[in-house]
Amino acid sequence: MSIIVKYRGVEIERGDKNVLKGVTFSLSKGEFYYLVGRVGSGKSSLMKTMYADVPLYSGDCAEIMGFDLLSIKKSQIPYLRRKIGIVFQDFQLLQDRSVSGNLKFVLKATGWNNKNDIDSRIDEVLSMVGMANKSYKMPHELSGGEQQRIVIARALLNKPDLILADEPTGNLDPQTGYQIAALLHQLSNAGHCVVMATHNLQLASDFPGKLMRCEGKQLIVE
Ligand SMILES: Nc1ncnc2c1ncn2[C@@H]1O[C@H](COP(=O)(O)OP(=O)(O)OP(=O)(O)O)[C@@H](O)[C@H]1O
Repeated sequence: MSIIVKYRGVEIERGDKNVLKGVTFSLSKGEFYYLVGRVGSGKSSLMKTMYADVPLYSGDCAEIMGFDLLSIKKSQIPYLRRKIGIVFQDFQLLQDRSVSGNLKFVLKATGWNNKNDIDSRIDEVLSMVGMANKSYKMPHELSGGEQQRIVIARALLNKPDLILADEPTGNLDPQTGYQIAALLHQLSNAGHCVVMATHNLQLASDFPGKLMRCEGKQLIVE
């Protein structure tokens, strides 16, 4: 199994506050990880370190897909982020354009310029999330669960090895949340590494995965 993220003895700080100490874990392709812990325990902060939104200053090792987070340069950060699909709980679709407009926007921003390639990649990701016939819809015409599927489709555009989902079911009713968790779990079966922060521990009994818990400023890996 190939390891794509490796942290050893990493300190995670927000401002001058130490959020997590001695963080040690690794993540592998094709695995599904739950990230749990109380409100404010550091789940989002940990995820943000992985895409260099929260910088890391000290630790023995913090490597992610060929990048060293302890010494990454600003100019490298966009290239790291292209390898990571990010899904938040608030959907953050651009409201002024259609589903395909939202997806096209990301592809163009990440260097795609052949119209046929763009159109076929959009068709591919929309069918992966069960939304093949919704490309012309405006975000406000979609339900919360459908919008979250589009956000997942957007996260998949550049075929990321790693998908980080921060409470992706937080704003959804239980049944829709369950379907979104099922979809993310399928993506791990298809070879992506998926990390999902959640307060819903019921999901962990429905979809197998490894548990990582933020507790008392430590990351406990079970
Ligand atoms: N931008 C920031 N500046 C300073 N401190 C912050 C910032 N963002 C978060 N924190 C602090 O860092 C700690 C960890 O917050 P974080 O958002 O990582 O927790 P969390 O486990 O994701 O919580 P939640 O379940 O609410 O999403 C909290 O004490 C929080 O107040």
